[in-house]
Amino acid sequence: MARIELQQLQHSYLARPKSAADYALKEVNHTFDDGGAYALLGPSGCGKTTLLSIISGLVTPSEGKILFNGEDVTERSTEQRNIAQVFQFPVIYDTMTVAQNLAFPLRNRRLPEDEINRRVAEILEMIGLTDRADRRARRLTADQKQKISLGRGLVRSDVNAILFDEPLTVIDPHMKWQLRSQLKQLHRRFGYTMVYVTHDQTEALTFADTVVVMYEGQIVQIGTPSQLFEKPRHTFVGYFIGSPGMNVLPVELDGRTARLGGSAVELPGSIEVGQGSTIELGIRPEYLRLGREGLPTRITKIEDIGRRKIVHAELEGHEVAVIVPEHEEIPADPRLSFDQRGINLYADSWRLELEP
Ligand SMILES: Nc1ncnc2c1ncn2[C@@H]1O[C@H](COP(=O)(O)OP(=O)(O)OP(=O)(O)O)[C@@H](O)[C@H]1O
Repeated sequence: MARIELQQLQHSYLARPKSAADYALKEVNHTFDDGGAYALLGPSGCGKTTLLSIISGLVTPSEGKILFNGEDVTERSTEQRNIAQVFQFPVIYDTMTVAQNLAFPLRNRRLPEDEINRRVAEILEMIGLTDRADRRARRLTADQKQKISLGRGLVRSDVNAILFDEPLTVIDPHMKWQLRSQLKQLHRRFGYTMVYVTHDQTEALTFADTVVVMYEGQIVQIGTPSQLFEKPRHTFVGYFIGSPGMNVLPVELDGRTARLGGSAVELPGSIEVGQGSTIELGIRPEYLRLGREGLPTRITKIEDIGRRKIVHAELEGHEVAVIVPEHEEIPADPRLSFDQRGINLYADSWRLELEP
């Protein structure tokens, strides 16, 4: 497996890009550690597939370099890079059996037959197709075919990295969960370098140790699931991760106080910010409390989602979401308080580090 370094990568699909908007990928510098499990997470069109294709060698970046274990591979083909890939839709040989499909990448490499049989049996078990090993792939469902694709991606142990591009899209929800956990186990057992593209936060947060969040061609944060939750570096990360996402309120700073209309929120610290920046306070619905103390508010909607409720309330003309445990009472004349541990401040969408 390999350490993968991205150095000052940029990519535009246009021959003569003129402005930043012409770039599908703005400057990216990042190292994927050898043996790490990473997710590239972001909305449609943010550049995830472009970045993955640059790693695999399907796309040559307009600018910058890509290194595997310190060696420049920017001009090398996918095959020369020795990468396994699993795409959104099945890529298999219809006329071969399930087992032959899995064995194919190993036979190509001329592995001993007993080792091939052992690896194929292991993967068949993992994808739950042992009893269909000798069936022609053509006769399987789309879901089963995609499992073969996944298996083919995992069957070789000598690759530099395994890249997944939304591989579970066609898999049914129950199996999705199962395959995701198996991928994670496999990662723990064999220490593959894995990069997994998805726009689904649950998929990213359960699969990866490190999540790379992308937005409009840029990496906006790289972190563990808990870092992304507690300290979103950009307001986009706050919105995109969490259900519902972080509340973001326009405020004015006054020392250790943030002013929102006539309401004041005490901050966990202070900071000097230059004139002209747009300042926002971010707080996740989990860190707001509805009770008898705090700022006057008005409830607009309550959604009951099992063990907790999502309460929508209005504060100084802005809508906020509050998570309330199922059995907690909401007073008739509720007030809203902010848990300081959950307060983040932003200038022009980027997080500020407060001085305690
Ligand atoms: N082959 C191409 N030619 C021209 N533009 C492209 C090409 N591939 C992608 N783009 C553009 O580059 C931008 C990033 O696309 P990319 O497919 O990398 O995003 P993504 O995050 O993977 O989105 P999705 O989840 O929808 O695949 C988009 O604006 C897209 O329209």
